[in-house]
Amino acid sequence: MLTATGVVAGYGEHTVLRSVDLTVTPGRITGLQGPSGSGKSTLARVVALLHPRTAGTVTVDGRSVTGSGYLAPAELRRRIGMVFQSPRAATDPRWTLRQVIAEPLGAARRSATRQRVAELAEQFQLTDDLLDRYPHQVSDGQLQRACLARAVALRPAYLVCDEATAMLDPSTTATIAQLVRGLADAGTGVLAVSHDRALLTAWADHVLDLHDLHADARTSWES
Ligand SMILES: Nc1ncnc2c1ncn2[C@@H]1O[C@H](COP(=O)(O)OP(=O)(O)OP(=O)(O)O)[C@@H](O)[C@H]1O
Repeated sequence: MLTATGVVAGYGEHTVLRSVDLTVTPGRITGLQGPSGSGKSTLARVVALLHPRTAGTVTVDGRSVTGSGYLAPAELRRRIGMVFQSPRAATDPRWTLRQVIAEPLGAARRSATRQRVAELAEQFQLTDDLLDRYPHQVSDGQLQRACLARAVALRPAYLVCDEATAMLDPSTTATIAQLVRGLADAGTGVLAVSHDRALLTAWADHVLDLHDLHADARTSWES
């Protein structure tokens, strides 16, 4: 399991998460909703080990993580993939989709890398023709599929999707949701962040509200 316990985090003086608990379970899609600005992306980045916490713990399959970003142990960082809202902001415009997908795998010309890219291309429905194009030559949905392939290239145990379909039309959203469902069915633990309640209800196995994950909200239920 990927867990956050008593996580406090924010930006300088601005505390966004005030003692938050969250568990992401292998093989399930955990939906996370909440109003704009409530801290969903911040929590997503904390559990993906990309954003520092000022208190609390994050554990990956029972191992407590020290630090975040490059300070977190590499073997734990590799266990969590992340997909962001804007595939264009998340890719280098000078790289082909093939290079984008191969990036976590190391030298693109190695045969093991070529083989893994071919597997990922098939899994995420990216033809050879698409793999040789640059981001400006493909649609948002095709580029997001490449970002999804890159995020799971090293076979992470967990995947964090932060508003990964927010820029896509309904049919492309459905394709991405289905591909992520396939990953969950194969055992990946998924955290799906969205402000779209209807989407999360259809997509996730269960939906949590960020407000309810705060210790002060839990105390008010319990009292
Ligand atoms: N890099 C940053 N520096 C300073 N403040 C930030 C930064 N990123 C986010 N914030 C602030 O932290 C708070 C939570 O932002 P966050 O993006 O986590 O919320 P969110 O629930 O994901 O919002 P949205 O649904 O609009 O994406 C907001 O008040 C936001 O302005």
